[in-house]
Amino acid sequence: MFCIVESVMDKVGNRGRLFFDSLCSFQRNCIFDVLSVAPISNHIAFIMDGNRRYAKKWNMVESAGHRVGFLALILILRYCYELGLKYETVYAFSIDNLKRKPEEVQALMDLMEEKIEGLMKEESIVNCYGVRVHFIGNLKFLNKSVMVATERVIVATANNSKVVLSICVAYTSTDEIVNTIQRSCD
Ligand SMILES: CC(C)=CCC/C(C)=C/CC/C(C)=C/COP(=O)(O)OP(=O)(O)O
Repeated sequence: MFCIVESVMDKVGNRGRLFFDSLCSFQRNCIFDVLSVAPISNHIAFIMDGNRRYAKKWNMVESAGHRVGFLALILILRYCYELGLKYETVYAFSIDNLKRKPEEVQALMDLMEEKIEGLMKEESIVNCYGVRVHFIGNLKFLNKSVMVATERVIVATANNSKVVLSICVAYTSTDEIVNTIQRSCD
């Protein structure tokens, strides 16, 4: 989708781009008007999926597919915030994902570090929409630098109160069950 839009944009130039932007904005307003009529849910969760299939389809490397997946996530989160949804949960990276090829795991760790750090920037959606960020999962499975970035974002957004974004990283139900039993035995 992004590839098609970009190649069309290259051909139509600035005026075409302006027209396309207005069309998207009009379409988005129509969708928002329709959705706003009904009660809006309080909590929505997203499972990230299809990044590698997307990369394969467009002849890209896997890590590029994950980058596009992150962009799509930010786009949909922005819509959620504009619609007034208070809680969003993202299932981003499970413990099972650690079994993937080392290069892919490393690329994902690098991407997570970059994007989590990016959430603290002035212009990020976190600051634009007053988002408090939580991380759910066994963070000790992450690379040290990613873990440090998660801790920094939690502190940096602790006073934001409009929206709560929970990012699930390094999670699986079996790990959660084992941890819970261990803690209840301690
Ligand atoms: C801070 C933050 C939220 C970062 C997100 C990083 C990121 C893009 C994580 C997604 C990783 C993942 C396993 C996606 C699922 O697609 P897949 O690889 O399973 O694709 P497939 O279904 O085509 O195999």
